[in-house]
Amino acid sequence: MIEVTHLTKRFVQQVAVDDLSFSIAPGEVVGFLGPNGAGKSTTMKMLTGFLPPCEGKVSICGFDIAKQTLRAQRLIGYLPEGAPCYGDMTVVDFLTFIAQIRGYRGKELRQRVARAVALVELERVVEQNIDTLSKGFKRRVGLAQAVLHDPKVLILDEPTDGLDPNQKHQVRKLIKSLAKDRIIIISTHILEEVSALCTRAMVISHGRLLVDDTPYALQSRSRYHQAVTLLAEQPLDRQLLQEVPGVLALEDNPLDGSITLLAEPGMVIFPAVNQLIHAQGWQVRELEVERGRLDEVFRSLTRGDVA
Ligand SMILES: Nc1ncnc2c1ncn2[C@@H]1O[C@H](COP(=O)(O)OP(=O)(O)OP(=O)(O)O)[C@@H](O)[C@H]1O
Repeated sequence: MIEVTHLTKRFVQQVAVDDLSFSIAPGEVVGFLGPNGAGKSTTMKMLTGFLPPCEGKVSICGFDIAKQTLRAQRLIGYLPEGAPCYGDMTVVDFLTFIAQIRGYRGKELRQRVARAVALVELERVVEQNIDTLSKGFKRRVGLAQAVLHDPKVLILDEPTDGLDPNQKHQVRKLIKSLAKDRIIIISTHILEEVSALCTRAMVISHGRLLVDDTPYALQSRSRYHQAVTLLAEQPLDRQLLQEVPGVLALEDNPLDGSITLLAEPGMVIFPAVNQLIHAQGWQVRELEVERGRLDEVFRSLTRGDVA
């Protein structure tokens, strides 16, 4: 369990984290969302004991990060933002060094390094200096050191930043596979990552917690929740579409010529739209119902409008 109470960090010029309180249970994958400068990294640094808070308390599985720092940190794997330090070390030397710091020796050390290398697919660069790696590989070295000791809590600051689509997919798969019985916190700017990975989303802005809910609940705040998009072979009778019970408005999508029907809040319009299509004999090539658009919800939340 992670328990955070009244966590606050003030820098000279501003309050970066402003009275955050929350708790996270094992099995939860929490996505920290927020615009640049919202306070995500500062929060993560305080959760991991790398930055002391001005006020508030963090407890990691019962250990106070300020007073029982080492015991708490043993339970945490942390991927900070940016690239790992020690750029003049090879990947294998760096991971061996981290494993030694974590207290492993001999066969177990070698096994742990080999397992971490395999988990994030670093085999072909193990003998290369970290400085000479691409951004994506540097990120993966950071991930490897975070999972090396099989921690109960994983705190990952933008884990897929700089990765190509294949690597992103692979890292998401890895995070999912690690989720059972662990606590995972990731910060990300990639909203699809939140719906693909997270069981819970926390939106932070100006250091304050704006929303703490499931990704699905966040999506359902979107004006596109339950919207139906259809792409037809022929022009459709817009009047008939507009008259379907529960349809709020029609939106044209000029890029592909499709039409999106927005639903009134709380209404499900898909069955009625489908019925109309059949009754009219329209040739519809694509028909899609949406859960909602996280990017739109994110924008309206963090711009100060209430979604
Ligand atoms: N060491 C520091 N000294 C002074 N101000 C800082 C320091 N670290 C962070 N800040 C400020 O605190 C605020 C929060 O920064 P933080 O890095 O936590 O945001 P973030 O949500 O992680 O942003 P991003 O998405 O860009 O990574 C920012 O305005 C930043 O400039």
